[in-house]
Amino acid sequence: MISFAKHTAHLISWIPEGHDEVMYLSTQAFMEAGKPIRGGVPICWPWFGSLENKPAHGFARINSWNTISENSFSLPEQLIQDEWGNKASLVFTVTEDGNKLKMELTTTNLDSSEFEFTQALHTYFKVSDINKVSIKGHDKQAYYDKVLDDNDIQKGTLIFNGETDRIYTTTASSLLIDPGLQREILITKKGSNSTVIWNPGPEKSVEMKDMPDDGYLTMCCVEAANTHLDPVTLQPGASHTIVQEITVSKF
Ligand SMILES: O=P(O)(O)OC[C@H]1O[C@H](O)[C@H](O)[C@@H](O)[C@@H]1O
Repeated sequence: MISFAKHTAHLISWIPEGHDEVMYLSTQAFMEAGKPIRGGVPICWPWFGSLENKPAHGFARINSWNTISENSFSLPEQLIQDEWGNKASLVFTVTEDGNKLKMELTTTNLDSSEFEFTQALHTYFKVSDINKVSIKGHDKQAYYDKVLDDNDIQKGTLIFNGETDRIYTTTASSLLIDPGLQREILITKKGSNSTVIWNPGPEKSVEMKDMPDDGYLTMCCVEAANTHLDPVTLQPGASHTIVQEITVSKF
């Protein structure tokens, strides 16, 4: 079963039949218009990260969307033009199939000149204990470490040891292994050459008003993205779709 926050395309819960909740949603999340929701799948668009005097991660995650059908939404085109200055359409569609969830975000250039954008499906996964989970799939891949402001290469399996904020340059899948919840989550994607892996760690968790002090212990983000390292350029009339597919298995 999938649930969305009211008037938005923000998925806040996914409970596949026979499984437990897959998404993390902070017990202190702000569930009000104009504020981002700490959990589920915020849609970062048309920029990922911060821009001076603009909302962090873009305006798509803090505005109302139109409903196309039960699991499909569009961001009003007038809002896009007013907030961004470019003519574009943005459609988000979610499909559930047993233990699989597919999320697709399509941007179409309705303008007469090309534009560039960045984005992320900023998925928050619920985990048993951040100190016990691991992520496979990124061995030997290059990443930008935002915490250290440095570039590095992943060695083996990723384990969390304090604040983690990395952009892996990759099209590969990630496998989140959670011994406490006895499940594996396979995260595959298309149309994305950046995978962002984020956990705020204890200090940042205390600083965030919309997360309990120990909130970092039970969440981790694995985000299909196009960041500043792989922005998308769209010609007039062209479309781009970023897809993130999640498969949950018990062990
Ligand atoms: O607090 P937010 O604006 O929701 O951002 C939460 C996080 O999003 C991404 O994962 C970024 O890589 C992080 O640097 C950022 O802290």
